This record gives sequence, structure tokens and C-alpha cells, in this order.
Amino acid sequence: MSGVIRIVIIDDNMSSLELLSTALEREGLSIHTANDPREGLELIRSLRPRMVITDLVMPGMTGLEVLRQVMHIDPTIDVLLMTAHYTTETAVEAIRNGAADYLQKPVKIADLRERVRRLLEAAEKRRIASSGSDESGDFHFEGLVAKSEAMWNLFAMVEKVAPHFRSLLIQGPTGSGKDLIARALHERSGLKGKFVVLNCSAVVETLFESELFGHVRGAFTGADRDKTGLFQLADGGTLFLDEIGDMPLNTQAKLLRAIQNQEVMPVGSLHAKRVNVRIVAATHRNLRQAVKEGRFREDFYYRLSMVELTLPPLAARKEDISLLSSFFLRRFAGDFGKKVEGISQRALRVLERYSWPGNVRELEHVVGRACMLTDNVTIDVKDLSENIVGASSEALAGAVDDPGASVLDSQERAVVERILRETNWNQSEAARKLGIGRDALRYKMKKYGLGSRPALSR
Ligand SMILES: Nc1ncnc2c1ncn2[C@@H]1O[C@H](COP(=O)(O)OP(=O)(O)OP(=O)(O)O)[C@@H](O)[C@H]1O
Repeated sequence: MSGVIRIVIIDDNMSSLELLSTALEREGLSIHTANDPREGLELIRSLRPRMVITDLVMPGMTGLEVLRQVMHIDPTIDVLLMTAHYTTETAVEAIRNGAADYLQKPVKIADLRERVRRLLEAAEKRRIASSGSDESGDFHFEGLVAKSEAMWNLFAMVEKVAPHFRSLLIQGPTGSGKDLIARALHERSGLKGKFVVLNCSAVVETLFESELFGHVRGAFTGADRDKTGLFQLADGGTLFLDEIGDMPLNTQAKLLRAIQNQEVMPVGSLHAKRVNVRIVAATHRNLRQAVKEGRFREDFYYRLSMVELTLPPLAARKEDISLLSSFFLRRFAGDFGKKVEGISQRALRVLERYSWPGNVRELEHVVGRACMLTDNVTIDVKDLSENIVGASSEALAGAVDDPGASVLDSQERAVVERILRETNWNQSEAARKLGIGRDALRYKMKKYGLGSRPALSR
């Protein structure tokens, strides 16, 4: 990390201030303290620290007000709140309002050090990603690789919410990495229990309840022994419900009750069992639309979407393509025992022009196939399938027709327009799906002349 990193700690309790600043003292960090929130804000304005750690309940101003003001001064500053009155709901709410973390008092020093270390590391990666520089670095996060600012913003959110949330929804197009993000949330949560997966699109409607909650022997024809449900298997851990949009409405109602009460009733049993399970749900569908059409329960949707993470389509983060291609190439070269070391610039340009409807999974397959077929050390255009090369040159031809636009611009315009259409021109939702801020979206809309929703043609 470059330069000295400044941290401001605000707490009206002097001994707590001393304890925290001593705990965090290390080379490369410069710790500043204030026992009054107003004084703390002055320090923040003049020092522009990387991180602020503040107590929640203080005379004169609450930690939430400090957070609000810091977000106004500089939203890139990480703010950690500390409170003796911790609940997961207030933690999630604070994080949604911009907090980087919400720590329970008395703060465990080892945990604090670890959280601070991780947040500083994530901030550094975001800085490199947003500068768009070629600075080499470690672009891995729990099995995912990415260089784009949108993905590093997402990883930062995973880092922040992982220790706190109870239920969470991941949205994103097929093959964009939802499964990996769900696993990352579990890994970063520090939970000791298992990560258990249920793919809702693969379950027969009548067996849903028995899969989730288990059953007792004799509960129905064919139930010849007791069966433990996935909910119980995930006790103390995470239950990942993939393709949640495919879950039948009556199962949704039962699941919602189980989540709220943290207890399950196996099919055929009269005895409820206590469980402590976090839910991560994922979908590539527009659940809000499904709610409007009566295909998804509204109360269940609101419960799940208390925290919502959205994976941007690969075509909206072209800067990840070269990194992902090298990552997959190394893996496949190892698997196939072949000496393939890189991808030519020409082939990379082809990959960057393509629209990737199947997202990262499709890129993974394309690189795998090329690696299997090539006889050279470097993958070139001839090793890519014809449909990729063809579609990519059509995109190029389209861009050449419009000499004002570069190839990447025309691709980006298409993606932004598609997402705006999918979200019914709701800018907040479109910005979230694209993984960019609303100002950045407005800038792109202006740049590409996507001023407003086109009039409906008759
Ligand atoms: N950022 C990434 N870095 C490395 N590999 C990735 C990344 N994103 C996705 N992948 C790989 O791409 C493939 C698809 O990812 P994943 O299964 O997580 O997508 P998904 O969004 O859950 O897909 P679906 O909607 O079909 O369930 C996997 O093989 C995964 O390992």
C-alpha cells in the first residue's frame, strides 16, 4: 500500500479511545483520536483519513450522524460503527447507509485488527481498479478474479455485510458469478457451519418441503426412513437457494416462516426444531416483476432483498476479460497438461468486442475449447469458434458505420440501453445492475444520447 494511512477514532470514553488506538498502532498507520464527535469531524475534514471508527452513542451527536456527515465529506472513507446494542437488523441498516462495518462492544481486538486489515486491503484494490492503471496486483477475491471497479465495489460490499446479514439476494444474469459470490459471503462470514446448496429449478414441486425441512418415516408413501432437511444441515452456516424464482408460492410461505422463526418442522412431525441459518438466494430473473405478476410473494421478496447484491453482465466490465481469460487459460493448460502460455492481442480484441450473453461461464468455455484445440503456445483468432469471431466482427462493422464511436463505446452503449430497457428505465435499478453509481449512469446516458425512455411505437 502506498503512503501512510490515516485512521480517525471517535469515542467519548477516553479509556476505550486509548485501547483502540494502541490496538491498531502499527507501521504505516497514523492514528488520530477525538473524544468529541464535532472535534472528530473537524479532524476528518482536515486529515481526509482512509478510515473512521466511531462510537454509536455519544453526547451531542450519534455515530449515525457522524456517518451521514462523513458520507457527505468523502463517501470513499470507510466508517466503522461500534455499539453495545448490536442487532443484525441495525447492522445491516447502517451498512446500507454507507457504514463499512458495525462492531459489537466491547470490541475484540483480534477481530478489529482483522476487519481493519481487510477493509484497508479492499480499499487499496478499489483504488487500483478505479484508477484504471495497469499496476500489477492481486486481483483475486475468494475464488473470483476481477479488475473492474464495479466488481471491486461488489467485493467490498460482500466484505461489509458478510458478518452481519441474515438473508440476502444476489441478482445477475446467468453465468455472471452468483454462485461464487454466495460462497464468498459464507467464507467471509466466519461461520463454523456448512454451506449447503439447493438448486430450486431442479426440485420436483411436491418434494420441496421434504428437501428443505426433512421428513419423518411414514410421512408419505416412499418415506421409509427419517430424513434430515437442508435447513438443518445448514445449521450454524449458510443455506444457498439458487434460482429462487423457481420456488413454488406455497413453499415460499413456509420458508419465510422458517426464516422468521428460525425453526423448522419436518414433514409429518409435530415437533419444531430450532435452527440458526442464514439464507442467500440467487436469481437471474427480475423478481420485482415476478412479484407484480403474482409469481413471487411480496413479503418473501422484501425479506430476501433486505440486502441485495447485483452482478453486472460481463459485457459491462470489459476490463475483466483479459484477466479472466489468462486465469482460465492457466487453469485449462494445467488440466490438459499443455504448454499454452497466453492469448494474442488480436484474439483478445475479438473477445473484448463480443457481447457475452452467457457471461463469465461462456468465456470460460471459449477459453477451454481454444486451449484444447490449439497447437501453439499462444491462442490466436483461429483457435476461437466461428460464431464468436463472426459476432465480434459484426460488432466491429456496426461501429465502423458510426465513425464517431469506438468499438468499445458502441458495445457499452448497447449494454447500457439493454439494462435500462430491462429495468423499465429506472435509473437507480439500472445503475445497481450495471454496478456503477447513478452519476456515472447519467453521464453514460448523456454520452450515448440515451436521454429518456423511447416513445412506444404503435
Ligand atoms: N469473477 C470470476 N472469476 C473467476 N471465475 C468466475 C468468475 N465469475 C464466474 N466465474 C466462473 O464462471 C462460471 C459461472 O459462474 P457461477 O456459477 O458463479 O455463475 P451464476 O451466476 O451462479 O450462474 P447461473 O445463473 O447459471 O446459476 C463458474 O465456472 C465460475 O467459476
